[in-house]
Amino acid sequence: MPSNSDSVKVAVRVRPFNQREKNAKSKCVISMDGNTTTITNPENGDIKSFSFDHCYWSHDECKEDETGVFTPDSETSKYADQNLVFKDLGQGVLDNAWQGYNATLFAYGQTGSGKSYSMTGYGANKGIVPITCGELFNAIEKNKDDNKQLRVTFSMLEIYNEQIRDLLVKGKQKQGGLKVRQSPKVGFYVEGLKQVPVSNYREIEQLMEQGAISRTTASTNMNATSSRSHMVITIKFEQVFMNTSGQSTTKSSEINLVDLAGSERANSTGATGDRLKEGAAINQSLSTLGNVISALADIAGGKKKVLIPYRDSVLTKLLQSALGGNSRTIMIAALSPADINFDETLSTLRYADRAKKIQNNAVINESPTERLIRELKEENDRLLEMLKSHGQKGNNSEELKYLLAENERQMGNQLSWEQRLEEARSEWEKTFLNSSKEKADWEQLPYIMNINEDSQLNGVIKHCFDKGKTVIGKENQDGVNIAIKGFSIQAEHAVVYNDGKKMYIEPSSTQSLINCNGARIKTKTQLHHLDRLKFGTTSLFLFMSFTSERGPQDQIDKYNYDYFMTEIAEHEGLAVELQTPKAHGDEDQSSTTTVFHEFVDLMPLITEANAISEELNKHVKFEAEVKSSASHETTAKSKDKEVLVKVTNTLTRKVWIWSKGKFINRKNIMDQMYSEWSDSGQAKVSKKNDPFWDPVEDVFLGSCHVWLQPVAYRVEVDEHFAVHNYHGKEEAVIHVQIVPCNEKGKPMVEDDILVDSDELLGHPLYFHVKLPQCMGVRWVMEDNSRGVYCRCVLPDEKHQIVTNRIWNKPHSELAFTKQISYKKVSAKILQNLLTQSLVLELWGTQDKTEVEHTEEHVSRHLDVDIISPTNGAPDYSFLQKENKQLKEALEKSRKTAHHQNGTTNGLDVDLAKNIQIFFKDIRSVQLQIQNMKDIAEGVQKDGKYNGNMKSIMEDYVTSLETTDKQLSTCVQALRKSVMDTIKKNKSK
Ligand SMILES: Nc1ncnc2c1ncn2[C@@H]1O[C@H](COP(=O)(O)OP(=O)(O)OP(=O)(O)O)[C@@H](O)[C@H]1O
Repeated sequence: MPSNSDSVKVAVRVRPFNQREKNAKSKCVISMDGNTTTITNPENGDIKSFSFDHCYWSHDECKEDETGVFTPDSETSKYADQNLVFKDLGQGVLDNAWQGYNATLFAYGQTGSGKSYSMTGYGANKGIVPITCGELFNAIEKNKDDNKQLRVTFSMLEIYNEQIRDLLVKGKQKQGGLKVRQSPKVGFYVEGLKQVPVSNYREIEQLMEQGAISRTTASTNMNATSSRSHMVITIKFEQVFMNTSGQSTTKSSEINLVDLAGSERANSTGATGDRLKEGAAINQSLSTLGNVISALADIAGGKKKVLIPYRDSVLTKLLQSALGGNSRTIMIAALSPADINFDETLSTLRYADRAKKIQNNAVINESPTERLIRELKEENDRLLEMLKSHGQKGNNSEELKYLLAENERQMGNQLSWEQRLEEARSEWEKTFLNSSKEKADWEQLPYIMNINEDSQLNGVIKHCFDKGKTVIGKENQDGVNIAIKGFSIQAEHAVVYNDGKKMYIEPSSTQSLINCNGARIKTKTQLHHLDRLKFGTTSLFLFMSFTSERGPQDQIDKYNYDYFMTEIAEHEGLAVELQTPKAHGDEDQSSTTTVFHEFVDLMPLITEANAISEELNKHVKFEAEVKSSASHETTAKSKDKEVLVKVTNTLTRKVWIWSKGKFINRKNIMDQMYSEWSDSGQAKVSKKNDPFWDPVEDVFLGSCHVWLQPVAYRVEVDEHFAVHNYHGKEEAVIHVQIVPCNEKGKPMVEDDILVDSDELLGHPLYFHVKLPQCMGVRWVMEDNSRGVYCRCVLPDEKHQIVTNRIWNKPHSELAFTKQISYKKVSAKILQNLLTQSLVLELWGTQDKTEVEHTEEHVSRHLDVDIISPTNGAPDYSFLQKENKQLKEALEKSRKTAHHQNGTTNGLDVDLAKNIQIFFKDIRSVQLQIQNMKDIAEGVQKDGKYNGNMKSIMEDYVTSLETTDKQLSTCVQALRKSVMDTIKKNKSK
């Protein structure tokens, strides 16, 4: 149902396939019929339909005319072009503005779905913003009248990481960004934002170009940031009418045009299990916008007492009047047509569906100018009074001062329009002259143009090469002709030679990272038209050669960010690795393509993370890896191929493996840290909140499959298996023996072998799993301070195997034996044996000495089940009980501490230490018991009993007695410690 005039109008628009989607032979999941948009789930064919005020089909049935404009390709074509979208949406905004209503238009959708295309447009295909601005001035021209003054001001800002940057300010921005303030008269506003008076469309165009340059230069350090930021353009349109008696009336309208950050950045799905999941405000503005829309939709649905969280983010403060307030608002939801984006697109449709329920209440902003000024004056008098009574200090008076200043500014606006326009014009001329000179240069000389993740910003920065030598390097360095921003740019990075006919580039030192068409270059290399260059780790440029070498129709657009990234990934051999079929079974091509693109998308983030790590001196290195065999999880549902991030501390050589979700989550926190650091020169975080830090953990090295079928026939397995890592490469070799035995552990003889496995049904089955040793462990060979252990869960999901940790030895004597007993073999158990395998996992350990004190670590250790030693050894199940009690005590103490002083850290550390020690002791006891047991077994096996053995057995008994004593002391000490902690908490 189309909505009534004051509810938010919602339009959806679906774009054509992009190159990547075409390559992947994507299917279109969107269809449109009138005001209905339908999406089909590519997996099960389920359909969902939504109705909106407008549904724009811009997917196909279009052609490009000679000027580059996309139009419908026939009379019957459904294609919605830019003009149609403007007529439906932009024209309404303009009409509203003339009537004195505020208007807001915002574009929502995942990265690359077509938000900027609709809002700003590309090249000849101008979007709503420029057409609307152009039409505004056309109408102003037609409405010129001596009794009317028409005033337009323009401002442009960007919100990134909850900081506001003024895009019309050149050079350095205010530290920490501009502040949002609230005044009773105007609501929320941005303090100190440049509001430029404009008198024609060309000026707006220039301002937008200027804004794009600021956006680009700010984001070259972090190439991908622009798609994570929101851009807000505000056009203030005022009509001042004079009447014959010299009095005037002002009708005003504020038009907000908002290009939102990619919607996929709002959620942190995938970060499950990351200890910092809660700490990461992933695009606070975007998620708050979602909450505000939901709250408003609830209110429209009749729900009472709903709190609308406008104050929770910068964006929603600025859009307060647009959402549920004094504004006529339109939302454009941009949709990707491709099946691979189904989930994101469906969530965009749901979002849009909610937004259309919002009711606004727009009023005409019109009042006598004198009254406006009078009101502002009265307000100022009041503020001054308040300021006097508050004194000059404190937060309150700060706030009052800001309000005073803003009111003064507004009064000034009313009075000196002509003067402001004049000032703005002279500033223009300066900028305009400069840029026209540059333009003349790059039309004749070879140059490089920047490439950004946001294709809107491509080519915003251009550097020309005069004849002779040009030095590329860091800003403010002597002798550098072209300064490039970005990570890992050397003071003098490269030299470009222009001999009038040919162009060459040469790295200035071995430190200079330069990539050309995906490959690193180390010597002087000739440049060709449309070569792709990467300087340092993040700065991308496309090379445009002499005019004579440029083709009349160079497809520059083709060389976008995606092209650069794919090319680099291909050069790193990833495509090849991914396309090699797996040893066992068929390869699902589409999942390979998905993984390849996931990898390509992750690469720039990895590069940025590395660069941030370097700048902040974190000594942490990130590498994307593809996990290529189903091995890690013993559950059947594990993905076939998966992108993971290997994290290495370059000082300690400790290694972590992060999931993609965890990495993206951490990267967001790193970005926030980095922007704080660039702002204030410091970024101090506690270890606990440090995105670069994690407690040392064990690392999965690889696995091997041991088929259990022989066991079902009581046949022994005795083999060496290769353990394969993520890449399918051999990590180690492990000796595995599975030996059927009797209840007492005595090995079976040949006669016990079964002809038919069914004979086992209903009978007991005993066997030993033995892991004598593990050889050639690469993990330990690389760094012999490390260790390994093996673990495995049997297919019955009850029995577990965990070996001892063997340190410092690439050839490790695991000496592990465990007896598995089934009292009665059921059909299910037999089926398991016949069809399943033991997935033996090899894990790397990294720290023998370091004791970590984090809460996570404590609880992780508390969760460890103590494996009860088998046969003959004393029963330590009481420890499990003790364990449980301790956990409860800890929980309790934590709660009290929270209650009392809001934090538990200091107190829990002591406790954590004790618990740590406690578990170390238990481990060592378990080890001793295991050793003794092995010896006893040996004795039993070869039946020899000599004097020597006697003393060993005696040792065994004494040792058990002492460990028993040790354990009870330990438990007592621990109990005391818990009690002390609780007491300490209480007394605080
Ligand atoms: N209606 C359309 N017709 C033709 N091409 C389109 C259309 N919409 C989008 N495109 C193309 O799709 C690509 C991505 O669009 P766009 O840059 O507008 O996405 P976006 O959502 O703004 O992405 P980002 O969040 O990175 O800014 C562009 O190359 C654009 O030219």
